[in-house]
Amino acid sequence: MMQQYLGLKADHPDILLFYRMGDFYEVFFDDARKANQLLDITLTTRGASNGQPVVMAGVPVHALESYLARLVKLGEAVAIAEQVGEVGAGKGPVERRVTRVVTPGTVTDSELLAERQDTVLLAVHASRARVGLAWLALAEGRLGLGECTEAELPSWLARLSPAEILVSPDAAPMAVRQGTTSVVNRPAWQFDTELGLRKLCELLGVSTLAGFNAQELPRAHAAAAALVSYAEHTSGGAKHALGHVKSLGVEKASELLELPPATLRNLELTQTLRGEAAPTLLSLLDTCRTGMGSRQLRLWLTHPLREREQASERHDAIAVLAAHGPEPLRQALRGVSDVQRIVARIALRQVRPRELAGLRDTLALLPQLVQCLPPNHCGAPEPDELLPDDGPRSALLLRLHDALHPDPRIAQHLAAAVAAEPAVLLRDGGVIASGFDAELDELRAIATNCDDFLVALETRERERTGITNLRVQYNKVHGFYIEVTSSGLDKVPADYQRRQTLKNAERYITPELRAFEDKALSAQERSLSREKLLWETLLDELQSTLGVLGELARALASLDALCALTERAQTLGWCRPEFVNHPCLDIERGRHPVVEARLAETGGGNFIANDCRLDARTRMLIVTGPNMGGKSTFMRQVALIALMAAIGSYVPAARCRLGPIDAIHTRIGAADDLANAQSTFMVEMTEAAAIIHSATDRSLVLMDEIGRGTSTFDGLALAGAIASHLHEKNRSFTLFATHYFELTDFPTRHAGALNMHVSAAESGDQIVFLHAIEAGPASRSYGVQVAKLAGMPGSLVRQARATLEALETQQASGAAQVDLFAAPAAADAAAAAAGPSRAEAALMALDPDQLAPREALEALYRLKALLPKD
Ligand SMILES: Nc1ncnc2c1ncn2[C@@H]1O[C@H](COP(=O)(O)OP(=O)(O)OP(=O)(O)O)[C@@H](O)[C@H]1O
Repeated sequence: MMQQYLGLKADHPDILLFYRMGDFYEVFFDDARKANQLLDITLTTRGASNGQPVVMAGVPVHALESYLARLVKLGEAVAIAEQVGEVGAGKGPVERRVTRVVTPGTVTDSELLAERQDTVLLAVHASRARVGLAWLALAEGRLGLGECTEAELPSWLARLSPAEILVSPDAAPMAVRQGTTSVVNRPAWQFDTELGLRKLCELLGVSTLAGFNAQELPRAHAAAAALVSYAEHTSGGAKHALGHVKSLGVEKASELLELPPATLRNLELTQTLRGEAAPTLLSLLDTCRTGMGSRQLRLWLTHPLREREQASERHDAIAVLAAHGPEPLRQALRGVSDVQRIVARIALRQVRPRELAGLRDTLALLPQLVQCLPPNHCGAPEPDELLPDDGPRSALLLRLHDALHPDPRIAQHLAAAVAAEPAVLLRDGGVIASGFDAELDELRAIATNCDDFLVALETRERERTGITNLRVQYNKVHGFYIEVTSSGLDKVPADYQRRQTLKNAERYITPELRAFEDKALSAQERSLSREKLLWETLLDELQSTLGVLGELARALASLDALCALTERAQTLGWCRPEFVNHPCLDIERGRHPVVEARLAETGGGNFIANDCRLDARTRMLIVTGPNMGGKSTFMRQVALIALMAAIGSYVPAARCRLGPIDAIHTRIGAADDLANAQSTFMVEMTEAAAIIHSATDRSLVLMDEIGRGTSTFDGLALAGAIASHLHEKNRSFTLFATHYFELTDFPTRHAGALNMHVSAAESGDQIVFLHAIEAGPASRSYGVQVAKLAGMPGSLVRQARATLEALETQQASGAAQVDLFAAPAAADAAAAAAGPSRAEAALMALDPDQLAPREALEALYRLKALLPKD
């Protein structure tokens, strides 16, 4: 048995192998130690293998799914070896085979999947400074490709949020290795461009990927080769495993509104800073009725487009739904099953009977659901039909409406085939509806109506033979028989064959009874295998409907997400944003949706709405004011409003006009990255540097208290320089919150900047936060008052206040102001006038593609020598 185990283990060296032994799955050796740590199951030792005691641990068969769920959550993969041979069929242990491999990125069991979040498997292939990506949400049938630079990779990882990443050991980028997602090494040969292209074409049934705009992505094709092989491998090597993947999405970073990882984190879009799911923007938006809707909304939120056409279409749809009232539709959506995942599970042939019943019920519900669409959107108009002008129309809703009409034969077929309330498992029987298959009906009738048949036969035979005491009976040894006592023997017809002779009676069998016997004795068994056959046939037939059902699933998901956004807009009093083509960020009475909801929930008072106006002339606001005044809230709300508009949602404001935006950059708070040995200040500067390098005049930049992680002078000097750079070079829309009062001078010499402050009122030595944003600089910081509010001892507060007064007096009598902002410009100008340095000129003359490694090294020495010596 150990030999058999080790043979199986050799095929799955890197993952846990659960080995079925009776009522347990056992794990051995290192797997047992790992399972003991991860699952806290008891280690035992038994016997010996190669002279060493066998260390083992086990989980009961009935608890398998819950253990798997825990392991998958921890990023572990598990291979499950079942007994497939017959017990006692040959010498040695029963044959076992790995029948299932469960990995974090390829799970499709509904018990192991998060209902409201996709599980994504990603393959990454780096080659010559660029990275190809291919990803698959197996349970949703979503396949995507993309290429980026190594520097952009962290953003892609944050956006795609994979559960498992496949790499070739010699081409794995650092960003993947450093992350926390589980990484699986796959053989280098699997990352092959040609192979990938072929596999993708095969999968999608096309001869070229040009139709998907995916022909020219060689690195992504290489990643896709490994991705598809792995997905097939973990589904038991089944070719049809990806039958539900009917389309391919190509993602281009240049088409997306860029949300760097820091922004995803700081704006708390899908996770709070503490890593919780609520309260976040997504948790506020997501009032979807189905898991599909929630997953769709999450995708919209993490993949906003720069092009505003799609968002406008969603705004149109929300306007129409709002005018009509989304509630009837939302009510109907309650009855909708997770069609998307059911479709995937049909393709994988893992679908459960109740899931098909759910699909059947959903299809039956569609006509009613379509009736709940707003007027003008219930029936597809004929091309030449003139529609009555009874309200606005949404192109998006009309398209969704069209996808809500799958071929009615699918619904009819499922209604006829699947039992009204099928058993949980196929092996229990009672899954196929009665009336669907005559043979199955007969088998079931035999099994359940055995007695009726025998009584009927007895009556019939008595009449036919005239033997009044003839009896039809059954015993275990002889099976069914007709018993005739001695008195009736002379009337026994010729077709009765003697089976047994007793003292006073004879027992017979007839061809009819023999046939019945054959049927009855195996009826139960045969009815189960007939059901199995019918079920498999049904699944075969459904394979051709996966495309249509996939589209239906997408339409239902979008409809649900739109209804949720409509409901939110109505309940929370949001407005439709307006898109314009000139630089503009004009928000009237904007609110922070999540903080506002929290205040409402906790009875913490009203949220104070604030305006924000930025345009071609005013591109920067320097925001000052007391701690706790609401600076961070204000800045975040502006970013959230811009993002919400971009995903097609209404926004928490009285009015909102937005020009084009290509990115939202944020530098907020200070998170130590101790794991990567970076100090608070280092993180702060790295993030700020990334913004300085990438923000454009179409980007929105939030800078919250930059420079506070170092000494006052360093911090002030850096904050001034960064503000200058953003104002002069990046020319981004910038909200710059600071406690450095020196920076309130900035707008006097920078025409594109304005001072704003959050207001507070003082009464005695108390402070009241008014949270209103007003023009002009703040008068003071109130840090000491806030410390008092926070419960600092009175003596400490008094000491701090005295020191503060002394410092202020000292500063008032201090020396002339240093020019915080001019220096860099002067230095730059001088440098520009002098032309390139010798080292720069030599560097420009180099062509790296033409250099042999040795020449490159020599060039490097020459360049070093050209540098100024000091
Ligand atoms: N517009 C508002 N209306 C009502 N309450 C608000 C508003 N803005 C902020 N608040 C409340 O004030 C609290 C503090 O706000 P915030 O963190 O934005 O202050 P801050 O000025 O950035 O403080 P610090 O300088 O200490 O970081 C928030 O948690 C919220 O409860």
